[in-house]
Amino acid sequence: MSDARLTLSGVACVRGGRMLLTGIDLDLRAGDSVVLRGPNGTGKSSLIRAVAGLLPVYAGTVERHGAMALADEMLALDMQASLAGALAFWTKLDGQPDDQLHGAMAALRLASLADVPVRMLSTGQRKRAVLARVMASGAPIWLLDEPANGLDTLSLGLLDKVMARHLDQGGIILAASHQPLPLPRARDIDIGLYVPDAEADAA
Ligand SMILES: Nc1ncnc2c1ncn2[C@@H]1O[C@H](COP(=O)(O)OP(=O)(O)OP(=O)(O)O)[C@@H](O)[C@H]1O
Repeated sequence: MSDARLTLSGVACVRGGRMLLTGIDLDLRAGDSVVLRGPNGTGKSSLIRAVAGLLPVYAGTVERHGAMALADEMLALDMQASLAGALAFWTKLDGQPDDQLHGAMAALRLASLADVPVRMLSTGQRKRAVLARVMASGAPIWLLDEPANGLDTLSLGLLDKVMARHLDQGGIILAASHQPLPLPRARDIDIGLYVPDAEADAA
């Protein structure tokens, strides 16, 4: 993962015909992390989705070296399948060995829930399941939208550990969070600084 890199140059995001953000420059290398902060509706999730390639970038460029994995409010797991089955679907698609998934499930204390249908998982358990999907993907670049939402104290500690390990292994984390995230070397970015004037609607 040591050659992972994520570079945003002059990125602007438009949604619903409105310019949300302009002029975002970021350069993250192996071991780097950034936490996007700012009021509701400023465009943190939109920026993360744009970096993930799920929204078009209105201006500027996003360049990366290394695969990306996204954890946001979308569960992206088969609700009818068992937790282990639903996660295994993604691990196989990502071309990762079973051990990788077992390790992720253990790290996020999900092993005892392996046979439980995804639809029966609690909010916090689902959040941990999404994080396990990201962890098991083997992708060096993690895009985490509000990863701490719904997690209890124990689970926050697990999140802390898996993120720290990922960065120690040369991964990159771009997160958006209203809550403090336990990333000691993270750079906090106030996304409100990149919001153009209210009148500056996209053409
Ligand atoms: N599909 C859409 N079409 C048009 N506008 C949208 C769409 N989705 C979101 N928006 C708008 O884009 C703006 C930014 O939303 P976004 O979810 O990126 O904000 P956020 O900073 O992540 O907010 P929060 O802190 O509440 O999670 C909001 O004004 C929202 O209403």
